[in-house]
This record gives sequence, C-alpha cells and structure tokens, in this order.
Amino acid sequence: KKVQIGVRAPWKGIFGKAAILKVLIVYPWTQRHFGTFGEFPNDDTIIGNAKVIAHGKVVLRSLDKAVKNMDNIMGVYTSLSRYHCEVLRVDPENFRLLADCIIVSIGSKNSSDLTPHVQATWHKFLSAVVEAMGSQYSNRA
Ligand code: HEM
Repeated sequence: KKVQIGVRAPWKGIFGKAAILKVLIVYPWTQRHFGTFGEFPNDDTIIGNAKVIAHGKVVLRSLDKAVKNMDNIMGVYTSLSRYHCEVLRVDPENFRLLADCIIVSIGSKNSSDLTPHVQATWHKFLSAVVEAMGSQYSNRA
C-alpha cells in the first residue's frame, strides 16, 4: 500500500511548534544555538518565544521542498547543510533528534493516524532529509 506523506498548511505551524519545543526542552543542549533569540532561564521562556516558534514553522516549510523533490533531496539541502555546519555550527546529530520530535508530534495529535506503516514512511523520508542536512559536514576542510 502506498503511503502519501505531507502536512496540511495549518498543521505545519502546530507540528513545527511542537517539534522545535520538544527538541529544545528534551535536549536542552540544543538551546545554545538559539542564544540570539533570547534568554531561556526556564521552559516557559522557550514556549513563549515567538522566534523559536517561527523557526519550527520554517523547518516544516522547508520539508515541503523535499517532498516535492523526492529524487533530489541531497540537492535541496546542500546549501542549508553548509549553513548549519559552517555558520550555525549545529551538531548534525541534532537533525536526527528533530526528525524524531517531528514524528512524535504527528503521533501525539492523533495516535491512530501514526500506524506503523505511516511511521515507517515518515522515518524513511526524514532519514533522507537528516542525511542530506549532514552531507556537507564531512566536506569541511
Ligand atoms: C531537519 C532539520 C532542519 C532543517 C530542515 C532546518 C532548516 C532551517 C532553515 C530553512 C533555516 C532558515 C535558513 C535561512 O534563513 O536562510 C534554518 C535556520 C536555523 N536553524 Fe535549522 N534546520 C534543521 C535543524 C536544525 C537544528 C536541529 C537546529 C539546532 C539545534 C537548527 C538551528 C537553526 C538556527 C539557529 C537557525 C538560524 C535561525 C535564525 O537566526 O533565524 N536547525 N534552519
């Protein structure tokens, strides 16, 4: 059976927000990358940070490009991989953590939506995105 993945527009904000908040709260060492967004003395300051939430949406919107270019996911993320590596200096392991948080967020909206088959499809797709996001790290001089 074919599984079609994608996230409807209103859910992009909701899943994006949920996923980025999970990453920053469950894996607090990721907060250091968002230092320019404000101080995070406690979880409420993360949850209330509009820039953090906006970034969650940016990530999910970026996944659209990958869905529309399934045969060239590497190409879609070449420059973003370089940007996260050379400018942002984000550890590529964090891409996998974010991918997991996206899946958890989808499953917590309605657990019956996330059948093993659907989860497997999301996992396969996001693994390709994670790999592409990490692709430029090994090319660092
Ligand atoms: C699937 C994984 C990810 C994707 C597709 C993604 C995508 C993006 C995109 C599209 C931008 C905006 C780039 C621009 O303005 O031109 C961005 C910025 C950024 N990303 Fe990611 N990202 C991912 C994971 C992460 C992770 C795990 C972190 C940190 C733990 C992170 C930290 C940042 C930061 C700090 C910025 C700059 C935000 C700003 O200054 O506005 N990203 N990302």
